This record gives sequence, structure tokens and C-alpha cells, in this order.
Amino acid sequence: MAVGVLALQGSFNEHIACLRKLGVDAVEVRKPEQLAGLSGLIIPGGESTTMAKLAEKNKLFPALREFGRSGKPIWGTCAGLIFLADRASGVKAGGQELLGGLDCSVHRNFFGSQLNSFEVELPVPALASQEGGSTTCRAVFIRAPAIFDVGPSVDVLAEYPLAPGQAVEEGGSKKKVIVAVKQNNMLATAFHPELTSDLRWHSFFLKMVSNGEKGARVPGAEGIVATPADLPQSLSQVGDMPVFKEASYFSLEQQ
Ligand SMILES: NC(=O)CC[C@H](N)C(=O)O
Repeated sequence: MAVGVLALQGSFNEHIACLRKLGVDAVEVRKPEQLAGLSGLIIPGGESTTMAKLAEKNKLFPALREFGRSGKPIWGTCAGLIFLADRASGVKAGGQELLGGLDCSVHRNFFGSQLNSFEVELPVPALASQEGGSTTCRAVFIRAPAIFDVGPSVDVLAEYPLAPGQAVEEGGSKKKVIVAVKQNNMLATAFHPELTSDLRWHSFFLKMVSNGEKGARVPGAEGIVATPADLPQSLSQVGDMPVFKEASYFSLEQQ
């Protein structure tokens, strides 16, 4: 079983490393013909407008759409989520091409700029019930999008309760937004599991791939998502990952 990672720009190397840690053949995809023979595809985070331009330049859109239509699993993280969405707001002037297929409305930069990037311990009960382990995962949000609404065949796997006064681009009255979903053969997360050592999202996706997933619902996804009432305890902001602390420590030492 080989899984492709769209390798036009963004965090494709990190996804490939996670797949290899799980013993899966990972293939970099830059051209339409490289999709042949793959059982699943990851579209990484990065910058969705740039990624769309590069995909267009490499004539990838028809082959990517065909890949999704054939029922093969596709997982989009962050920019990859925007790519998969049927509807996107907050896009750059002139718009951007979307792959589509995922029945949701996404705001491209909901949480703001790079300076508004953050990490949280995010409640992920549906993931934990399938993969075991903690009922939260460390979620890294970098210039992250958010999902405002989803169609009836979409399972919501995680929600983010907005902190009071949290700076957002749109929808200031919202109490929570959706940050992880699954619809048939499509999985999407607004955050970056590939930047943490928790491999459960990759393992979750690989189960979709090995099941040749076409339309399964996530057992129990409905009604077990965290509510805003869980916020103080379960959604506390966490500090930078140790790797970031070390990097700043070394750069201070060298000055
Ligand atoms: N980390 C990310 O992938 C950020 C995505 C970014 N908001 C975009 O427009 O593509």
C-alpha cells in the first residue's frame, strides 16, 4: 500500500516522515501520473493560493478530482482542508481554484495571521475512541482556517470553542468553529498533526485507506464533540513545543 503526499509546497516532508514511521510507503506527488497506483493522498498545510497555482501549472486538478471521485481517501491538513472545501471565504483577490468535494464552508485565515498562530490541547473524542490514547491531541494552528458549517453527510470530529474576545476575521459572534471533519473518503483538519509526535491522525487516515473507505460514518462522532462548557479545563492554551524553546535558546547562546 502506497500513500501519496502532494509535494508542491508546505509541510509534505513532515507528513512523509509520519507515514514512514508507521511503516507505509510514502510517495511525493508533483505530477498527475504520480497518482497512479496510490491508495490514498495527503494534501499538506502550506499556503493554499500558492498550492493551487502550482497545481494548476502542473495540470494536477483533473487528476486530483478524479482521484477523489474514485473514492480513494484524501486527507487535507490546513491549506489542504481549504483545497478540499466546496466553499471558501477570505480568499485572495481574484479567488483561487478549489479541488472541492468536501461539503463545508471554510474561512481561509479565520484565526488571523502568523502572529495569531497557537497550540492547544484539543478534545478529540472520536479520534480517541478509534485510536485509543488521550481524549485530547496537541493541535498546532498556523494561520489556520476554520469551518463554519457542514453538510448532512459530514461527521464533525473536533470543534474549537472560541475564547472570549479571540481575534477572528469573520463571524465574531460565533462561540465555536469546526476544526476536523470526515465525509466519506475525505478527512480534513484545520491544524497540523504532522508537526507533533502523536501519530493517531495518520493512523486514523491509514485505516480509511486500508478499508478502501467509500462512505463509512465515524461511529459515535455525533454528540461526543466537546462543548464550550469544557473550555476552561480541556482547551487550555499550551506553551511552545520544546523544539521551539530549544531553537530560541541556541540562537540566544550564539549571539
Ligand atoms: N498552515 C496553513 O496551511 C495555513 C493555510 C493558509 N491560511 C492558507 O491560506 O493557505
